[in-house]
Amino acid sequence: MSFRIQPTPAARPNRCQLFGPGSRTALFEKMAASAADVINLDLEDSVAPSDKDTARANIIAATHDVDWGNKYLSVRINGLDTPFWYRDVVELLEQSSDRLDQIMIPKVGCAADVYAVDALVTSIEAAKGRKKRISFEVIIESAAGIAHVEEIAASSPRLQAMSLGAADFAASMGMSTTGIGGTQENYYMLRDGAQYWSDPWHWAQSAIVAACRTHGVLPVDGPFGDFSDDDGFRAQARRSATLGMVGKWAIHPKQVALANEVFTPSEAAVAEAREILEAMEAAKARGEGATVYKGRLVDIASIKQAEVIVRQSEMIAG
Ligand SMILES: CC(C)(COP(=O)(O)OP(=O)(O)OC[C@H]1O[C@@H](n2cnc3c(N)ncnc32)[C@H](O)[C@@H]1OP(=O)(O)O)[C@@H](O)C(=O)NCCC(=O)NCCSC(=O)C[C@H](O)C(=O)O
Ligand SMILES: [Mg+2]
Repeated sequence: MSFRIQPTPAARPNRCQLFGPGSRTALFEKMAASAADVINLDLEDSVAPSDKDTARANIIAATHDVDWGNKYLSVRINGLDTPFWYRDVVELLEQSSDRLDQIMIPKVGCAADVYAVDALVTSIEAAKGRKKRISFEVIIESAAGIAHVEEIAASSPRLQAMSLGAADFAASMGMSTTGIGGTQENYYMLRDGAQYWSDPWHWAQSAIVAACRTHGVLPVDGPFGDFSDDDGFRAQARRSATLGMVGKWAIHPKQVALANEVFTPSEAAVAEAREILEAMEAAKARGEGATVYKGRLVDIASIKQAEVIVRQSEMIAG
């Protein structure tokens, strides 16, 4: 470990973030009743430009009127390249109830983007005497975003989470696909005439995880567009969890249970992690730093791996 200790991210469950357009008020109660840990009410790309003002008013009203229970309530504002974002921030911070937890900033390309929103939020919080400090989540979904991912992860103490937005990311990178996440037909290796599909999102996800873990931010996988493909969602989510991400977006309610299933450590995984910790305790008592568990090596690093799983399960259990 470096002399600088790796910071711990916010201790709250973030297995599933359920999205819904701010213009579809009929969905709000359903979102609140869902099993998602985080609710993302959207002012950005799922809302038509002509509906932005109405959607903003809907969301502000919903912070007062809807019972969001124990959900972490996040609102995705418009990008900093639009004429909408400043009004999103001003009206949300001036008019929403204290139930608002987070602002999600899309298409962040550099740390200064977050700085600009932070300056505005900080000023309004002070002016209005808001008691709860709003947190931020950013979406990495452009070439600039991924190129500057580490400075973005370090950009603000408000930053709690960072997602990969596969659709805008693919567009910005000039990727030859219209798919949102998952296997891409033309991204394969060929051997002896057989095709082996590879994962085009892997490196961006890994870069996000590394930046997030360095700066104590929760790394999250974004949307999986084909909500009729449960197995495809599961496969994508399992890869993300294996790489260190803590959760995934749901763009349809049927994806919520899938995300919760993948990002909740199974009883078997938790039991095995506890057994590894016990095996290492016994090894320590014998003065050993390594031992054998089920025929494989476990050592001091295995303690940290096992602790990740146990901590995650305890945090979800509350
Ligand atoms: C995708 C949808 C437009 C589908 O809506 P709909 O046609 O109404 O779906 P269904 O008929 O299958 O709905 C079945 C029931 O579920 C309710 N429902 C639908 N959506 C939601 C929701 N988001 N939350 C809660 N409940 C929902 C319906 O009302 C039906 O209920 P009932 O009649 O009682 O059975 C729609 O799901 C939708 O709008 N999804 C969210 C879209 C969104 O927010 N997109 C933005 C995030 S993705 C993105 O931005 C890309 C990213 O930035 C990137 O770059 O990668
Ligand atoms: Mg996007």
